[in-house]
Amino acid sequence: MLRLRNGRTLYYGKGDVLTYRTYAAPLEVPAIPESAFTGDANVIFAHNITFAVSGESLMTSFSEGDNAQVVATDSMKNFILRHAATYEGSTTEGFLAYIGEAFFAKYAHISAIEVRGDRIPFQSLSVRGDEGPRESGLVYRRSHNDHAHAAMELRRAAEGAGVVEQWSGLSDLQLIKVSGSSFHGFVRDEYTTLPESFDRPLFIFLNIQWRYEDPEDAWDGSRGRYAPAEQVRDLAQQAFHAYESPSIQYLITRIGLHMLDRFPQLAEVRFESNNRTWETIVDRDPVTGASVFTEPRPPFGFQGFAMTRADLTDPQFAFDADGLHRPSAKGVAQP
Ligand SMILES: O=c1[nH]c(=O)c2[nH]c(=O)[nH]c2[nH]1
Repeated sequence: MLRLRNGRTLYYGKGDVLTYRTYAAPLEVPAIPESAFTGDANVIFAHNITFAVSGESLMTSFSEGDNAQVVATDSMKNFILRHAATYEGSTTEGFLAYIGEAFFAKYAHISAIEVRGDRIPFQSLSVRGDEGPRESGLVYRRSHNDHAHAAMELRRAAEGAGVVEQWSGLSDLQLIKVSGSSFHGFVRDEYTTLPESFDRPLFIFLNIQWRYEDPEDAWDGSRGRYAPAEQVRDLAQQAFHAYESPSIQYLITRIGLHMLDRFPQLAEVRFESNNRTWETIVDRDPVTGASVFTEPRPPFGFQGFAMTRADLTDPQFAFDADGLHRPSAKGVAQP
C-alpha cells in the first residue's frame, strides 16, 4: 500500500487497463527437466494492469479539492496503453518497470507507484502443415486457466526508479490428483467429525508467488535468469505427481523447496492454497477403480506458507532435491 513519508496512506489510480500488445520481443528461458516450456513467442503479450500513484503533492487534491497536480486516471490508462507499444522487452515485470520509470520521468511530482499486471493468457493452436500439425502463429485461444502476474512498488530514485518490493506469481492454478493423497493423524476430539482419509481425491487451488534476489533478473529476459510461471506450474504439478502427500501443508512446502532449488535466482517463495477435495459419493470399485465424486461444499480450508533460500538447508525440512523423481521421506513416487 502506498504511503507518504509522514505515514499517511494516499494513492489513486486505474484498474482493469486491458492491454493487448502484439509481437512483443520473444522470451527465451533455460530448460528445466520438469517442463517443456523454453519460452514464449509473445505474439500476444496481453495484460490486465492496475496502476496507482502517490506523492506529497497529491495531498491537496484530497484535502482541498485542488486538482492542479492530478493526472487523470483516464490519462494514466492512455499512458499505459501507449507505452505498451514502445516496450522492447519480453517480460511482465520488465513491462511494469518500464511503465513506472517512464511515468516518473514524465511527472516529476509523483514519488511512488504501485503497479500490478495479470497476464491474459492466449494459447497457440495447431493447424495443418505440410509435414503434420504445426503452430498457426495467427490464431490463438483465450485461456481461463491459471495465469502469470507480477506486482511491484517503485519509489522515485536519483536515477529512475528503486524497487521497494517486487513479486512475481502464478494465480488460480487448479490441480486434481485422483489417487495418492491422504489426511490422517490429526487432532481427534469432541469437535471432530471428519473421517481419516488414506487415499483422497485431492483438488487444490494454488496461488504461488516468488521474489528474485535481484529484481532486474525479471525485468530483462535476455539475462537468462527469468523464472517463468509456466515452469513454476510444471514444477508444482511434478511435485504433486511425485509425492504422496499427507496434507496440503506438506505438499506446498515441498513445491516451494523444489522451486528454490531449481531457481537459484529466487530469494523467497510463498503460497496460498485452498482445499477443494472432491466429496466422495460412490466408493472406489476394487476391480475397475471407478469412483464418483461431487463438488465439495463450503466452507473451504486454506493454507499459507513462505520460504527463503535458508530453508533449503534447514534440517527440519530434510530436503532432498531428488524427491521429485524418486520416493521422498514422506512420499512414494507415483506410477
Ligand atoms: O491437507 C489438509 N490439511 C488440513 O489442515 C485439513 N483440514 C481438513 O479438514 N482437511 C485438511 N486437509
